[in-house]
Amino acid sequence: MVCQFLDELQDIIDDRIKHGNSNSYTHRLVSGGVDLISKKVGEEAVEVVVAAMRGDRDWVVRETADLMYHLLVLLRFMGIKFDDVCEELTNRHMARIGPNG
Ligand SMILES: N=c1c2ncn([C@@H]3O[C@H](COP(=O)(O)OP(=O)(O)OP(=O)(O)O)[C@@H](O)[C@H]3O)c2ncn1[C@@H]1O[C@H](COP(=O)(O)O)[C@@H](O)[C@H]1O
Repeated sequence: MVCQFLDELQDIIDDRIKHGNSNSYTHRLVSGGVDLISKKVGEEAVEVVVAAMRGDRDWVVRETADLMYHLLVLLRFMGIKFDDVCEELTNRHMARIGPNG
């Protein structure tokens, strides 16, 4: 189990993309399209790097949560599920270890 809440968060994001109002940060974010969402993903990734280079574990956790959320919004906006990413990682692993493990 990586994060049980991830599935639920994807569903909430889907709902906000379709039915959100101005109170929803997600809805405001997706109204800026792929350019704005991608810009935010880039910013949050840089913030993870800065926090890591300062050696601040708690800060890294908070910035990684920001990054994961924005990444999920980007994926769902493009019709991609986190399961698709998981499948890609699994395929890479299987290709590396070969059929006999
Ligand atoms: N997990 C998150 C989440 N993480 C980070 N953020 C927002 O991402 C933004 C982070 O951007 P910055 O750090 O640059 O701060 P900012 O200056 O306020 O951002 P900008 O206005 O410049 O974009 C903040 O506004 C955070 O509130 C999130 N917004 C929403 N969620 C979840 O998404 C779901 C739907 O939320 P709503 O769309 O708000 O209903 C709920 O489960 C929320 O908990």
